[in-house]
Amino acid sequence: MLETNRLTKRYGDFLALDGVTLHVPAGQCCGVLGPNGAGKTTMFRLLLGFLRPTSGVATIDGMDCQTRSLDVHRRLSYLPGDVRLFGEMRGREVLRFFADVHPCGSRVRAEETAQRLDLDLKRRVAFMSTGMRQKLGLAIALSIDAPLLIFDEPTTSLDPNVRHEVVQMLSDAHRQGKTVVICSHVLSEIEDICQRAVIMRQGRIVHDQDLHAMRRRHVIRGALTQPLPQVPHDLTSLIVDVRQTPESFQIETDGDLQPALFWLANLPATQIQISQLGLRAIYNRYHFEQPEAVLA
Ligand SMILES: Nc1ncnc2c1ncn2[C@@H]1O[C@H](COP(=O)(O)OP(=O)(O)OP(=O)(O)O)[C@@H](O)[C@H]1O
Repeated sequence: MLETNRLTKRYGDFLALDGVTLHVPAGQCCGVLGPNGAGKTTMFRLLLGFLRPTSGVATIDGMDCQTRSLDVHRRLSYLPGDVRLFGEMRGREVLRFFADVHPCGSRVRAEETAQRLDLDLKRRVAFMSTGMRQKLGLAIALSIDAPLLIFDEPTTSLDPNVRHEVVQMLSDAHRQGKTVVICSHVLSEIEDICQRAVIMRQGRIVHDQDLHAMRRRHVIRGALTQPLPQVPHDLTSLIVDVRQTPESFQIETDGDLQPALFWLANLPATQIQISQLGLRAIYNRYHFEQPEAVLA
């Protein structure tokens, strides 16, 4: 559905996107993560054809995002990170404008979505709060019945209840078979909605994580009364990392924990805690390390 091949964007001497190759198959929900300035929005703008790549190619449904941007736009719904709408218009007028302009738009759906987000459509955009403008952008983007959704930080400025509602609506869209690409700094949202998380840093993809596989990974921590024994041979593929100090240990596992439970229960340890590895731990590894070290 969505493909980039060595996609590169320079702003003058500055390399904002550095040879990104990404394939998001139809029906997948993919999160794009990364610190500020990592190149996420630049990649989205290249996919929309708003920017011209320095080199490389981006395609959606096999169509070049540069040369066939109009056809590409008909197949997607895009929520930009900075929603800018016509200040003089009332919410309802803005919704109707976009519903009429987009071939997959619908006035009824747009108003239903706005109602679900608890948005007052009588208010002029200029007098809306930041969160209200975000809701209006979401009502437009979520009501467009396109096969691909590209949402840049969809829950920025929203209160927790509306955030929850938006997460539900994006999950519903995915369940209906749409391809969803979301950029967010809220890791729990990516964990809740996505099947996959791509981590970007300094214009490059530094990690591509299958979230289903991540949910099978656990961290076991505890206090040691004696040094840890050797990991039994039959558990070496399950126990992927072991770290210990004289007082404590941390073990990382990848796979069904059941075969390791007997061994874990008999460790010379107290205060044993088992938790899922989680996206935060994975994200931190790539946020704090040098990209070269990460890729090595
Ligand atoms: N028009 C521009 N001219 C020069 N540099 C730019 C321009 N647009 C973006 N940049 C730079 O390119 C880099 C990537 O920006 P981008 O907006 O893609 O990051 P991002 O990952 O979306 O960040 P954030 O999470 O803060 O939204 C940043 O260093 C930014 O300053």
